[in-house]
Amino acid sequence: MNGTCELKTKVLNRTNESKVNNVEQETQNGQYYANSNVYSYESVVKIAQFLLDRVPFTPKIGIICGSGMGAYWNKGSLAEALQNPIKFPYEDIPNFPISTVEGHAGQLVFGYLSDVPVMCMQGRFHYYEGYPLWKCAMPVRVMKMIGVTHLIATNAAGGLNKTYKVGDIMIVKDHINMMGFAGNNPLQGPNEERFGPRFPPMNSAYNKQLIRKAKEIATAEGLGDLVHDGVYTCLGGPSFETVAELKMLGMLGCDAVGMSTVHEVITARHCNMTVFAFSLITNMCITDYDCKEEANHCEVLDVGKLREGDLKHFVSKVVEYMAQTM
Ligand SMILES: O=P(O)(O)O[C@@H]1C[C@H](O)[C@@H](CO)O1
Ligand SMILES: Nc1nc2[nH]cnc2c(=O)[nH]1
Repeated sequence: MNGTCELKTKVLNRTNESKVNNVEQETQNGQYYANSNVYSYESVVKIAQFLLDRVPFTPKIGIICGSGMGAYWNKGSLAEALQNPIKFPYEDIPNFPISTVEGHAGQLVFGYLSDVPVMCMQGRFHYYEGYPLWKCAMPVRVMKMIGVTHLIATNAAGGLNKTYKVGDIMIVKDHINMMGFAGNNPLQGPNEERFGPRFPPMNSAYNKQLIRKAKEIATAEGLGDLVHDGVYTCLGGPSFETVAELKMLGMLGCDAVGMSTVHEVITARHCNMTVFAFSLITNMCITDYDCKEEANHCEVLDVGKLREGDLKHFVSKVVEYMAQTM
């Protein structure tokens, strides 16, 4: 899919960019650990309190918009669909990182979807932007402190499973924490028991009832042919994968490959949130050395735009169902 890339030039040099390196470094026992979670429990509470003081409702559902699904120019995107929105650009939230990637607007939006109060990360943080995993996933803890019990994590991903097509939706039934194989985990460092246990299980990370129901919803809404369930893996990026890497990931049982979500889900499960996640398949992974095509971010964003209506509708229905189960 090589259509017109609707990228707008985003000014990354925001005046508040210095905040990226200006996080309060309160740690357990007053010590600083080189690779620890420098957002103490108290500093996460402070961020949550800043937001709660400015929003007249407390959402129980949090949504993370993947590439293209939260673009600021994309007025039809999921994030832009919230009713009565209250928006917080990341640079206005004390101690918050900022988004630097095209297709990630960089704001928290509180509002209503299907008359259900939600909060939405319109733009997430990625490892390749220079943020450690714990920082990429920190907003999930802010959600938890605000009162969110259910997380919907969305992403753009390359399809490895040969039965998938560009534009399909893959509900994540499991992940392979590829970066974790090398010891890189958002929970690395001293554990804060008030968030969760030292050794959280991950064998039921993705809520089975929600997966089942979401598939029913997709079928009922005429999206059944687009929807699969599969295994997602996250690599560090920003380079896309080589043919050999993709062949290996396919052999390992990965159905889709991306650069996010896994560390957010680990962090969410650590603090006992219920998780639902899906990938928009924005490109098919190239596993043929003779193929002349190349993966590119424009295509990723274009497919996000192409599917924005379906995704909005699908997520609204999932939110509606979640709210009934709470
Ligand atoms: O934030 P997500 O995981 O949706 O973004 C994917 C991975 C890279 O950030 C980007 C590559 O085009 O899309
Ligand atoms: N790692 C990775 N991330 C993606 N995000 C969207 N497409 C891709 C892809 O092919 N590979």
